[in-house]
Amino acid sequence: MNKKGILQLQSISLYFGREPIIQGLNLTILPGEIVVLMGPSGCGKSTFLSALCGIVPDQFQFSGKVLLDQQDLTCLPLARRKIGMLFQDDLLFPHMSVKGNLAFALPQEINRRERHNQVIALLAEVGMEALAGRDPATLSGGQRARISLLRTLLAQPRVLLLDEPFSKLDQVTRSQFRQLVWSYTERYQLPTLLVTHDIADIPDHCSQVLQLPYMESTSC
Ligand SMILES: Nc1ncnc2c1ncn2[C@@H]1O[C@H](COP(=O)(O)OP(=O)(O)OP(=O)(O)O)[C@@H](O)[C@H]1O
Repeated sequence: MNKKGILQLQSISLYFGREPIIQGLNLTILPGEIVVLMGPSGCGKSTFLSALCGIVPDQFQFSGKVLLDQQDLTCLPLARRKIGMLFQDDLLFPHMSVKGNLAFALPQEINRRERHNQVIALLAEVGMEALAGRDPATLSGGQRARISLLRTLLAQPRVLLLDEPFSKLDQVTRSQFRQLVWSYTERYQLPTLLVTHDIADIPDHCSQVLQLPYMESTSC
């Protein structure tokens, strides 16, 4: 589905005004490798993930390079970075069916029949093909999370950034969904950065846990 990739963060710094959130971070994430980012609420974890996508809110300053297989992504717009993101809220389009949501992620040049085939095949893999015509609002939290993951994967990302994607799920669903996410990061060899507050989210094969400090100027 996607090419293998090595993600390199070089001399990354992120400031909120004058306050450092991250200073001079150098990090390499190999294909299929998972690095976890933790830290107190409000310390800048989500902002850091956004900044890696090129979205830096006002009042924040970002510097450094984001490289994928030696290619500098920093100067590319979000759509060309091939970064897949999952959030705690699934962000499915409410006006589209499950199938419509998934097909939307596929490249424009793929014809209608092929779109259908790819979407149904992926749904079948997770035993959800019967839900293709459903309105996302009628799905359970776990089903929505899985559809959201599949939509992210259909866009053929080469990097995965996960911003607390398990946090709103109940314990059983959460555990199953974690396994599904790690099976895909392994299969597609995606370098992955996971933000979480819960050490139970950290997979056994996680290579590194980074801890961000408390940010003084925020009211967290
Ligand atoms: N666009 C913005 N403009 C100004 N301040 C912002 C903006 N976005 C976030 N902040 C502030 O920056 C700080 C970092 O926010 P961020 O969401 O990155 O933290 P976080 O570590 O992901 O928090 P949580 O663990 O609660 O999700 C917060 O205090 C937040 O209020």
